[in-house]
Amino acid sequence: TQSTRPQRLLHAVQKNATRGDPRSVVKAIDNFCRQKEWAMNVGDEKGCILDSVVSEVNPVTVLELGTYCGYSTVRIASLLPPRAKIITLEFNPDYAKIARQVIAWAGLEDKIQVVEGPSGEWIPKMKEQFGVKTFDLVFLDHWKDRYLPDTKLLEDCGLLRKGSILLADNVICPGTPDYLEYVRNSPRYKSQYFKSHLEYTKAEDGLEKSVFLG
Ligand SMILES: O=C(NCCCCc1cc2cnccc2s1)c1cc(-c2ccc(F)cc2)cc(O)c1O
Ligand SMILES: [Mg+2]
Repeated sequence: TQSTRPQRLLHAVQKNATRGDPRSVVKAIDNFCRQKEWAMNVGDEKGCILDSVVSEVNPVTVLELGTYCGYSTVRIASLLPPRAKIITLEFNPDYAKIARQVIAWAGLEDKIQVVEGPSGEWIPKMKEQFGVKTFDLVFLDHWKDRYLPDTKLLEDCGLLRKGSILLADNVICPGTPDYLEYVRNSPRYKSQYFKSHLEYTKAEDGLEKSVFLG
């Protein structure tokens, strides 16, 4: 039977990256997506912006919405301090299976918990299921029409604290207009746009970084 794109991406990692070396896993995926097949990873250009925000925040508890093949999960986890953890939600079980193998190849499974299911159901259960108090950093990269409702859900569930950072991918392409309007106009957020390009293309895209003011 035909392989899927995530399976081919995983094979490229296993062929070209060194076990236990997260940077070589990131490089192997970027090369695969540039030379062979486009895939919806945050990519190398936006990935550098992601790295700089993670390094600046130095988060202990991270939530990622949208794992896909684990590219940004590996990028983030490779920059976390020793006891820090990242919970990453993925809706598609086939993607989750691939992501776990990419994460294992990078040797980062101890820092990462891949959780399968819809964000709307899991966010209200974060405290009881995972003992989370609040998130220091949330990376939004899932259904673009869920960014706003899930941000409000995170607020209502008390999962954000004064200074929590929301970093959102794809605010231009595919675009998240209602989310942008909210974080840019709400008195509860201080927002900043990082202009970049859609992964592996020349199309405009960018990341929106928003600080929750409490
Ligand atoms: O759709 C995108 N990402 C979301 C898919 C994950 C679905 C999930 C829902 C869900 C619900 N609950 C929990 C976990 C999850 S994961 C996406 C799409 C493009 C793109 C595609 C074509 C194109 F021409 C131009 C851009 C680029 C990107 O960087 C993306 O991230
Ligand atoms: Mg994205």
